[in-house]
Amino acid sequence: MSDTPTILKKIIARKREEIAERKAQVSIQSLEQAAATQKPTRGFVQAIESRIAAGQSAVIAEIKKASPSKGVIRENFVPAELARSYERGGAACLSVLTDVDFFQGADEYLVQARQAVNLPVIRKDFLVDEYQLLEARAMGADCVLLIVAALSPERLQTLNQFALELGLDVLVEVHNMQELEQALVLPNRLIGINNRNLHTFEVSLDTTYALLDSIGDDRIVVTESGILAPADVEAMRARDVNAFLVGEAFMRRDDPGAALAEFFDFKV
Ligand SMILES: O=C(O)c1ccccc1NCC(=O)[C@H](O)[C@H](O)COP(=O)(O)O
Repeated sequence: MSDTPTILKKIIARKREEIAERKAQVSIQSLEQAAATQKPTRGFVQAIESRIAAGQSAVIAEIKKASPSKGVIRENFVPAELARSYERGGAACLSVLTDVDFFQGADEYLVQARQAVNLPVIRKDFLVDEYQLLEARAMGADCVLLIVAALSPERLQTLNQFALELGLDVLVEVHNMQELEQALVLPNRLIGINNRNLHTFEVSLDTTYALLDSIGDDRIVVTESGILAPADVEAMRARDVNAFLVGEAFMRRDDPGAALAEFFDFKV
């Protein structure tokens, strides 16, 4: 990362403080015990693969109260109800933001959402330490996000390996060609392309279009952020992008699951 202060750097700096605070409260040993007592994960990658194999879009529907770019997105925020709505609407998986300071998320939201449905769930957070991966497994997450822009190549490899050893799936997220090259060193099936520049907040679907041709058929591309209308879905599908991570556009609707079904033309 360059020296210019950006939102991503601010988030990561705060995240490191938060990790130190959490380590002082809950020991690694007790997290390991909690992780060991969790049931096997629900199969995040598998849920996406089976939708795509059936010729459908695979939608990762996000539970997101607020964001640094938009402030509060949804006032009426009950994670279990939102999860059930998304399941009814045809989501393949859920994404739950657990970051407290910038997204008004909570670990408890992930637990509540997952308990309410049968869908696999990703812990959406800024993960830079093994401790957070143990937390993710201990709270019941099925998948974690690793953001290439937030990690050195060595740390990316180490954290990816550790997550896989814990039984978690990993969505590895990129924004540009340099990051994509690092991501493709990993054996992971899912490559997330985030259309939101995490340094400037600018959103452009061209980010996905620009990287697509450099990704082989052995991977599944998940286009993330800025899917705002059914036309965006159509444009992606026309380029053979079949996996989507969508938050704000659904969260702003009274019934997020109905919005999902409408965007993807799912019969519910
Ligand atoms: O959403 C933000 O403002 C944001 C700012 C800085 C870093 C990350 C941010 N969002 C995380 C995400 O990647 C999105 O929540 C996710 O892709 C869904 O995006 P959207 O459909 O645009 O809500």
